[in-house]
Amino acid sequence: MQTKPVRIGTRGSALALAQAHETRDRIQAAHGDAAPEIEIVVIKTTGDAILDRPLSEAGGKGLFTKEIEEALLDKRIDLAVHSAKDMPTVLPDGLALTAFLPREDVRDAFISPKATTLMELPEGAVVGSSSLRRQSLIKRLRPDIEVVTFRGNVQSRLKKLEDGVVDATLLANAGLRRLGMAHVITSLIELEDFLPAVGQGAITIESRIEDQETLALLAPIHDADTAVALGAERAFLYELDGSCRTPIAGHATLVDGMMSFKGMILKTDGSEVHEIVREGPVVDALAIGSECGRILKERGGPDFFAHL
Ligand SMILES: NCc1[nH]cc(CCC(=O)O)c1CC(=O)O
Repeated sequence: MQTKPVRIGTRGSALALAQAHETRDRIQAAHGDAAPEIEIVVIKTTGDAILDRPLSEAGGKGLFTKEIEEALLDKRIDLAVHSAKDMPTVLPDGLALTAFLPREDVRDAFISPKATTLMELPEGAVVGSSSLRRQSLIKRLRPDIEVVTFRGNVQSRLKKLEDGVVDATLLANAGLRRLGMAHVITSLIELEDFLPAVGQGAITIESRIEDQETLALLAPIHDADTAVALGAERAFLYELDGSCRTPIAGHATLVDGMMSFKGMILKTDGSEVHEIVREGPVVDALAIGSECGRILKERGGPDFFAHL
């Protein structure tokens, strides 16, 4: 039993808080009577302060993590809860992703008052999204659709849909579910049409590598399958030099000791797509992810993302 409270660092957004609360609840449930007292520490990040332009222009990954990682390194917090999707592939020295919670559904959700699915939207419809991956995948399926930059929380996006500013928007099913907002979803987009972002649907915990006490606290809430899948996806992203600024999709699934990996790189206008599918034993997960990344990098050529 620890005597001082464990401090969980998180951003202050509704989704970040929901994820921090889920982590706290899982730690408490796993440790029962031996569970420590847990404090939630809200940390404002550079990304939270930038509301007026697309994050892809403001510098991409790391914008939501820097201040939180500083707090970890300074020992102002013991662990940080993140959406795995938002985590850079390279972390500061001394820190690591030391636990993954069981992954939620990885699909993207389609939200629209005008149509039941993306394919049924009228010709020339306007879809709001600032994710370059979603933008590229939409253009690939529906070149006639206009994609406009669209940020902000779920409420403000729904308002824009209601006001007719856009005809539809796309959000991660996992995030909506965690917010208790699954009822706003019009339909879920099947994986064959729309590959998720690396890490989508997974919550990860970052902590100091040498902090054994925190590692022991996290061990019983860690999900090994999610960690393996995320390891492959992140190895893939690392090879491609991926960030929020690059339209890259990747998804690993595990069945009976085998892993299936599917990865994709796209041009934002949907005009060029390279896709790879590989299967292999789970023990080779990282090697498979890296290899897929190297192959797509080779296929795309050195200037593939030069248009960004
Ligand atoms: N980049 C923002 C972000 N980071 C994680 C999620 C959703 C939850 C998840 O994918 O795990 C979202 C919002 C969205 O894409 O709709």
